[in-house]
Amino acid sequence: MSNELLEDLKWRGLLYQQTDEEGLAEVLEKDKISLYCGVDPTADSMHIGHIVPLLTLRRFQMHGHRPILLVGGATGMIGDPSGRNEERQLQTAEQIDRNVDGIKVQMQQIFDFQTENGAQMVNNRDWIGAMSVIEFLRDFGKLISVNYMLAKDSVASRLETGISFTEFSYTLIQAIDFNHLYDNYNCRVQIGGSDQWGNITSGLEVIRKTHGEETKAFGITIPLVTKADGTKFGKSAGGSVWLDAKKTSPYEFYQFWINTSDADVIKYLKIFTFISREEVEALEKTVETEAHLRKAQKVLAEEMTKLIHGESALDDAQRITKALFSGDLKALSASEMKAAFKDVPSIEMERTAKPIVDLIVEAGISSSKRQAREDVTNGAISVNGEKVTDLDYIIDGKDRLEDTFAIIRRGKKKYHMVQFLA
Ligand SMILES: N[C@@H](Cc1ccc(O)cc1)C(=O)O
Repeated sequence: MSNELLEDLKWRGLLYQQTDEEGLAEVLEKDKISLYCGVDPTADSMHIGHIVPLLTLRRFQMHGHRPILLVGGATGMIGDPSGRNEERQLQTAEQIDRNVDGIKVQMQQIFDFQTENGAQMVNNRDWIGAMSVIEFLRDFGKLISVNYMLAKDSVASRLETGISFTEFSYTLIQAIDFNHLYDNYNCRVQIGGSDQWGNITSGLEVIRKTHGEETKAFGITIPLVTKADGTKFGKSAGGSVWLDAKKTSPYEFYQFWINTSDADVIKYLKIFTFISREEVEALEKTVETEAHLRKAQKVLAEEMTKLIHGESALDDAQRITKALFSGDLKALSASEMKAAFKDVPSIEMERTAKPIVDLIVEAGISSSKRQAREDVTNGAISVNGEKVTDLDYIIDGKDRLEDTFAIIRRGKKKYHMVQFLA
């Protein structure tokens, strides 16, 4: 049996492992179901790696199914060993509470909660936190053998280097979650990243043991997003690409996507956006015939920035991009300039009125005084977007930005930030 939604997921490259492909197709043809994905509060924000399974959940929602978003207030206290070769550092309960709050807000931005099949948010602290040790060991510990747990990748790969009993137990806790949601939310499917296969199948094992072999629950994992050049996906110069605008500004976020290579852009449009197959295929043609226009990258960056930060943040990001491209910085506010130039070389200086030539030598922008004079007279230097050709030009805080910082450009593209100390 084929199912439109599953076919679409397959075409998008979103299916990695599945427990019972046929069985799931059959269920989805007949019923509207509930399904879940969990995120542990390891930080106060999600990064773009987290959103792939979540966006997949949203694709289910768009087909009438109901997403359950689980925040791991309990599992975050334990630490998932999956995909890690070292024991995790425990976080304090207060930190985890803060992280839970941050992640909830971001989930609210991605999902629709109001409609008939609106998303539901749950925290496993609500049932795991209330469970006694005796209940845990008698009601669930008996269902799963240590041998079974030792065979999980997440455990087997750590037997040499060591794994605490705490992290060893993790898979059983996530299994209890699936069983709990199966019982109380009629949840039939769990989705996760490829490293979650072991935890998802533990859940199916517990559900089978408590409900009988005939129970219809399913697991799906999603492939790790890769880059054609072999480097790790989801990193920019400053590290992870976060959803939190305070950690990764909407401008940087937009830049991250717009810089996607031609070799990756179509794959990412399929994985990350909701644009239709026809549109993706049309964009694929543009990559083949007019790659220099970067139409596919623009659509990707627009869709993603709009989804995570909203329309007006997208407008701002595009305005900054345009201003930088044309070199006309006058359209930008001081805070936009700061965001736009966050990654350019920056130097701190005393705030004393100084001729331009001295300043650019001191800041290391021109290599010598002679070079600096040449640069200025040749029109190679601009301050906050204004070309400066006068050798006697004094930077003295008259310009609107110079009391805190100045953006100095040498040549076409080399930007520097000079931050004036108060
Ligand atoms: N273990 C998952 C998060 C998770 C937690 C609890 C669950 O029930 C499901 C998923 C992860 O680290 O990505």
